[in-house]
Parts: sequence; structure tokens; C-alpha cells
Amino acid sequence: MVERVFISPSKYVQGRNAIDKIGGYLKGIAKTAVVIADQTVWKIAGHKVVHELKKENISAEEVVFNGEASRDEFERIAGIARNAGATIVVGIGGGKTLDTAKAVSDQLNGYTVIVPTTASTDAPTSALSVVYSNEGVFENYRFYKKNPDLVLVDTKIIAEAPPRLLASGIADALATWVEARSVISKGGKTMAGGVSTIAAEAIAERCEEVLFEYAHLAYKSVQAKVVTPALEAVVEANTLLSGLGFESGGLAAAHAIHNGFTALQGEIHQLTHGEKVAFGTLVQLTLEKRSLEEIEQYIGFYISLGLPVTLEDIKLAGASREDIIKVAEAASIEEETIHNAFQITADEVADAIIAADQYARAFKEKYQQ
Ligand SMILES: NC(=O)c1ccc[n+]([C@@H]2O[C@H](COP(=O)([O-])OP(=O)(O)OC[C@H]3O[C@@H](n4cnc5c(N)ncnc54)[C@H](O)[C@@H]3O)[C@@H](O)[C@H]2O)c1
Ligand SMILES: [Zn+2]
Repeated sequence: MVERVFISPSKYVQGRNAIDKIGGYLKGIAKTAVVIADQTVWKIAGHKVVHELKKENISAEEVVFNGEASRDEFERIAGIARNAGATIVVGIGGGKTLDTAKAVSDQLNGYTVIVPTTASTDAPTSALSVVYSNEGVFENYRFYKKNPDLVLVDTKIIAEAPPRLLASGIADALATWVEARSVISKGGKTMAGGVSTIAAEAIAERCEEVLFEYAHLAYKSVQAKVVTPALEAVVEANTLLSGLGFESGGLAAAHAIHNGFTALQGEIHQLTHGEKVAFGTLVQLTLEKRSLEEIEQYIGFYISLGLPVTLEDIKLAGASREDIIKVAEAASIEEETIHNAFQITADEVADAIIAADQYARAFKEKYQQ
């Protein structure tokens, strides 16, 4: 029998100006931290975090993240952290920075602190990193023995991040219930290393409900750069509910197809993780033989948030059948999560990709003329 497994970060804190309190949460943990953020995020939140740490006599080794969550980058930063004697690892920024901080902390046996500055993915809470080549092609998932010790989400900072990033996080989070319910119904394995729990199932389902209720209001809030109760709800859905829901509830086709897309070259690399996951979710719904009404509900929702729904939208207007097969093959390799819920061949996946594109084009013709 396969055991039920549920995992989560030790502490999750979310609210307006939450970052001001980071020193209090880390007081007495250790004397030296390595703080990782990219150039943009150093200005938005990095220096503020370092300032708050200093107040509690925690010194900070400041590292500029180079933009890719790759093995080389993990090694480079782990080396800097070791030389500095850092035992607290603070990652500030988007999913790739946070995944890098987790990898570095694992190597140091450190205390992991995750500070997302946009609700663009459900990376913050999980005990894994998605590893890419230096060129941005998906390589593998790297699993750790523990989830982050502290996830600190400042909704004031997130309200001022680009709306496109929030929409991307909504798409990533909308995949959570679609994928988890498919894995649960097949008794498949989750990213936590067992089968799902009632807890993870409830969280994943609630995640979708919150998004259908509040995503638009939250998107408008970020367009106006203000913190609202709707934004707080959606930030929690994108980050905590989706994070726990995907990790202990299961990933399936949507994310495998996302990973497949990274195998292609060209403009598709300009799309965010969540944008590719949105299309992947439509493909999964296609594979599940969902009704027209249900699929249109998702397509309409994505379009209203400026998310891509067609191959043209994801910069693959001119993709050949060969390209689509390449994506489908990468999505169907033995290790991929698609097999947690589907018994399927690359050919069937390729056909579903083309069908999902056709459905979305038909929707646009029907409603947008
Ligand atoms: N480990 C997991 O569980 C998990 C889950 C989901 C996604 N992921 C990974 O996360 C990555 C995607 O993350 P992403 O979509 O955040 O992209 P990203 O990390 O590549 O980039 C985010 C971008 O947003 C910018 N940014 C961040 N905060 C900002 C702010 N407040 N204002 C302005 N700009 C800001 C950053 O400078 C960066 O350029 C992928 O590698 C994906 O595989 C991992
Ligand atoms: Zn994702």
C-alpha cells in the first residue's frame, strides 16, 4: 500500500508590509544570511530585507541572481554562501530565484526563507525546485528533505508588481485542482512522495473556488496597485492553496505539457510559466473529454485575464506538426507527471494540443467578433 503524504512549510505569513517583520521572525536563528534576488528585485525589496536583518544583528551576504534556476547557478551561489558562513538562505523574487534559494539552502543544510515579490507561481511553499539548463530547457525536478522554514508574503509589494505576473500565478493555481483531481481519481502519486490526503484535496478544490470568485477583482486591484481583500484572497490561493494543493495533491498533464514547451526554441521562451500552464490546462481538459461548457468556462476566464489560449497566443502560430510532436514527446517521457493520471502516447498528446488550440480559436470567433 502506498502511504498518504502531506507536506508544507513550517510557517506562512501574508499581509501588507509583512516584510517589515522579517527580522522578528529570524531573530536568534543565526548570525549570517545569504540574500538572493535579481537586479530588479534588489531595488524593490532586497535592500529593505537586508536593512531589517541588520536591526536584529544578522549580517547579509548579498547575491545578484543571474536569471536561470540551473545547476551552475545553484553551485555558484552555494559557494558564495559557504565562504560567507551563511546558514540562513533568503530568496526574494519570482519562481526561479525562489527555486534557486531552496537549492542553495539544501546544500548548506540551511534555514530557508522565501519572500515572493509577485504571486506569479506556486513555487514559494514547496520542497522542490524545477531545474533548467542554462538555456532555459526543463531538466528535472529536484526534491528536498524539507519545505521552506518561513514563507513571508508582503501583499503591498505584490500589489505593485506587473498585473501580467499575477495573472500568470492565477493560471498556475487554476491548474492545481484540474491536475490534483485527475491524480486523486487514479490513485496516482503526488510530488510529496505518496498518495493524496483529504486535506490536500480540500485545499486544491478551494483554490479553484477562490480564483473563480476573486481573480478578476484581484487583477483589477493590481492594475490599480492597491491591496484589497480580494487580492489577499487570490495571493493566498496562488501561493499557499496552490502550493500545498499541487505538491501534496499531484501534478498531471498540464505541467508536463508546460515542460514540453520549454524544449522548443524561439519566442515561446518569452512566456511566463503560468502562461504556458494555462495552455497546458486546456490540453488536459481536452484529454479528459470535458464538456464544451466546461472548457469554455476556462477559456473565457483566461482570456478575461489577458492569458494565452491558442498556439498563436503562445507564439507558436507557425509551429509544424514536428514541433508539436517534439513538445508531446517531451511531455510524455517516462518520468513526467502526465503518467500520474493518464495512460497516453505522445501522438495522443500532440492531437490534444492541436485540438485545444482549435477549441480556443472557435471560442474567439464565436464571442469576440
Ligand atoms: N518549485 C516549485 O514548486 C515551482 C512551482 C511553480 C513554478 N516553478 C518555477 O518558477 C519559475 C517561474 O517563475 P516566475 O513566473 O515567477 O518567473 P521568473 O522567476 O523567471 O521571473 C519573474 C520576473 O519577475 C520580476 N519580478 C519579480 N517581482 C517583481 C516585482 N515586484 N515587480 C516587478 N518585477 C518583478 C523578476 O525580476 C523576474 O524578471 C519556473 O522556473 C517554474 O518552473 C517552481
Ligand atoms: Zn506551476
